[in-house]
Amino acid sequence: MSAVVFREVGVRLGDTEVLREVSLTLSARTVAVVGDNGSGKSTLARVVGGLVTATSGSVEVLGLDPRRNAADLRRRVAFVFSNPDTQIVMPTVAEDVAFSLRGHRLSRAAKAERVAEALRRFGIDTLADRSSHDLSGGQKQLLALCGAFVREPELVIADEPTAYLDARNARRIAGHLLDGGDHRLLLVTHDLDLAARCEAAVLVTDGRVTAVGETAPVIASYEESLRC
Ligand SMILES: Nc1ncnc2c1ncn2[C@@H]1O[C@H](COP(=O)(O)OP(=O)(O)OP(=O)(O)O)[C@@H](O)[C@H]1O
Repeated sequence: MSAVVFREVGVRLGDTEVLREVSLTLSARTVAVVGDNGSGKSTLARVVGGLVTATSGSVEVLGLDPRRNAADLRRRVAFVFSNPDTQIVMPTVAEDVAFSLRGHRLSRAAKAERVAEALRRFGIDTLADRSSHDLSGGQKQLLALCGAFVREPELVIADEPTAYLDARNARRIAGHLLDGGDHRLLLVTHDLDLAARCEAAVLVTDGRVTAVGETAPVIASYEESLRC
């Protein structure tokens, strides 16, 4: 099954036609989305995640129509944004990760075990009782990632997840996203070295998809456009 299928998708937000006639099929496990500022990358990712509804055309994500199966999709897809503050809601680190499991049919003990395992995996178990809002930027991003992964999503959508991080944390978080499990990844990024580590890529230019497929030629096509 292809993770994402767009057929002639258009998105209008206010007076702006943000995406136009986007058709693509994404089957690779890890896919980078690249392109200039304002080209429509985040909007494309948000359509995949069901946060923005297509104005025209049809969308299929993990075999589901995001409009009709929004709740189902929310259970199977997780978002990671560049600003982790938008995702942190609970007072302590452990509580915040546990909050991500609300609605999951697990016993209290199973939830506690899942949270503890996720905290260890992301290297923030020693911060479990700390105030989540007092963490450093990198620690907050690890917490946001931990909250996304604890739900064991099939698809992770990450929008500039390493934008504000130092080199060490950026590498660590990229490692979790790219190699940290059998989830699929849709990664919006301006970091072309990071994009190059994905199996496939999508180039968005002024609301249209102008290249899609194997990563190297898509990035080469983007770099070529930068020389113009
Ligand atoms: N809610 C909205 N209402 C109106 N226009 C919007 C809205 N959200 C985004 N846009 C416009 O859509 C266009 C694409 O925005 P989007 O955030 O998808 O681009 P992007 O490629 O992710 O950009 P960047 O790399 O700068 O983050 C921009 O012109 C933006 O101003």
